[in-house]
Amino acid sequence: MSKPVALAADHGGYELKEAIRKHLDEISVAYKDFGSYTGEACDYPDMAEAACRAVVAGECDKALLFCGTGVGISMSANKIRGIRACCCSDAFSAEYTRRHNDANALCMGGRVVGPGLGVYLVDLFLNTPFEGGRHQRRIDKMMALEAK
Ligand SMILES: O=C[C@H](O)[C@H](O)[C@H](O)COP(=O)(O)O
Repeated sequence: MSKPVALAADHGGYELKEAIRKHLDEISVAYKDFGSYTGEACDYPDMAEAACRAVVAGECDKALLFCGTGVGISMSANKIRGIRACCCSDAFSAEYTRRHNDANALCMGGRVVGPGLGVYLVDLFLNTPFEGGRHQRRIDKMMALEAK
């Protein structure tokens, strides 16, 4: 059985997270929801951390993260060692951040991306494999930056 996907959002991304959560239920993709559970105001670095740590620890496969723009939560996620987060609002980026960057976190803005596009981007992200090859060398260099 595959590992669950980690979900997290601040208040700006709460409604989009809920739309994605319902979609994952419909397509029988397992997830672990790290909140927010209410949509009340909270801070995106706090929301990013638990979900990203679950990915790095190997408890979850990838993270789907949401804030108002997708930017703050992606910046926060990328501070966590082992996370390669991409803030996306277009299909090409969502696909190629998997193919070329082996991204393990997709970030979207609830004030930017509607639920229909959000579902489409999540499906692309979750179903696109990493191509490896020359891209692995670049990822190795990218991850080495964390150790400097
Ligand atoms: O990048 C940051 C996110 O978009 C936040 O969701 C946003 O800054 C929250 O703004 P506010 O506190 O005005 O709802």
